[in-house]
Amino acid sequence: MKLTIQDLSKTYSNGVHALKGVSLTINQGMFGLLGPNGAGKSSLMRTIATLQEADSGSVMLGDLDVLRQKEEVRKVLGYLPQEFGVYPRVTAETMLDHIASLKGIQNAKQRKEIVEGLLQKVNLFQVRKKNLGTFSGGMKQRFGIAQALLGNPKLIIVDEPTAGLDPAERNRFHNLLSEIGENTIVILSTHIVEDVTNLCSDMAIICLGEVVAQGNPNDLVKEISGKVWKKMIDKAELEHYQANYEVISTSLKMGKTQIRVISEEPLSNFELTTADLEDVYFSEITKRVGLAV
Ligand SMILES: Nc1ncnc2c1ncn2[C@@H]1O[C@H](COP(=O)(O)OP(=O)(O)OP(=O)(O)O)[C@@H](O)[C@H]1O
Repeated sequence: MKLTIQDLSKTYSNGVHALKGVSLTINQGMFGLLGPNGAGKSSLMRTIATLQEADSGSVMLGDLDVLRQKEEVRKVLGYLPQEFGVYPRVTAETMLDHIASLKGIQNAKQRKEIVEGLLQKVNLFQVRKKNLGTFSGGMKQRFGIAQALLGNPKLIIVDEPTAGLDPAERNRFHNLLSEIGENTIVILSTHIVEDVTNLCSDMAIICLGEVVAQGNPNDLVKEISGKVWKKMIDKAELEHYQANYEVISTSLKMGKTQIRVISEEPLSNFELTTADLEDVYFSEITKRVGLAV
């Protein structure tokens, strides 16, 4: 089973052209969709999740026409939206049981088994009797994954799941996602490059509503390896370097500014550095929306 998106476009009523002919083929496993804020990731995820209409294009999940056979798609879809609201005064167990019955799992005994199994899987079994309002951000996200997994979905969409999580919770969440990715299509939409580096064997970068790069993360890194140079500069010199070099990113190192530059030719006074996925990401984004300073 694969998800095939072809030439998908969407313009909102306020005139924002959020998706401009997006085409992607997504196979089983973890697929990373990377892009800055406003790139169109959520618009794409909501369309695939049957929650909003596209203007043109097609989305096929195996033989299912996602844009038309919405009910059928919803039966095999698990979705963790960017803003996952929970009822604060309801326990994790009661809420999951309720969502399970909404998803059509009628038999109470079977439902109990499924709910307990999922709470164990996401490591919330011990706190199943606690109200969701007392959960930390990471616990809420793990609960969100438990509800997305109800009904053994074939396609799971998680929209910016690690924003706001502390490193330990993010790690736990990564481990959970990588277990799920083995026999399902999981789309992880994020602006955090490290999430994709850690988890995904296939990815795309989206910017201003367009796919600007796609493939295996290692292959994308190979394409720029040997061409990324770094240098420490004074912040005041940045404009000069931007005018003369292809500066893809800047970062602070112990109060000084480090720039990273792409160049096919060796650059004197720069140090050749190991390219990584952030360099791929920033080179694509900076070309289109300018340097983030
Ligand atoms: N319902 C809407 N009505 C009008 N414009 C919208 C709507 N939803 C999104 N947009 C606009 O469409 C563009 C793409 O937004 P989208 O939320 O898809 O991007 P994103 O990559 O998910 O960004 P973020 O990470 O900030 O959520 C943005 O310019 C946004 O302001």
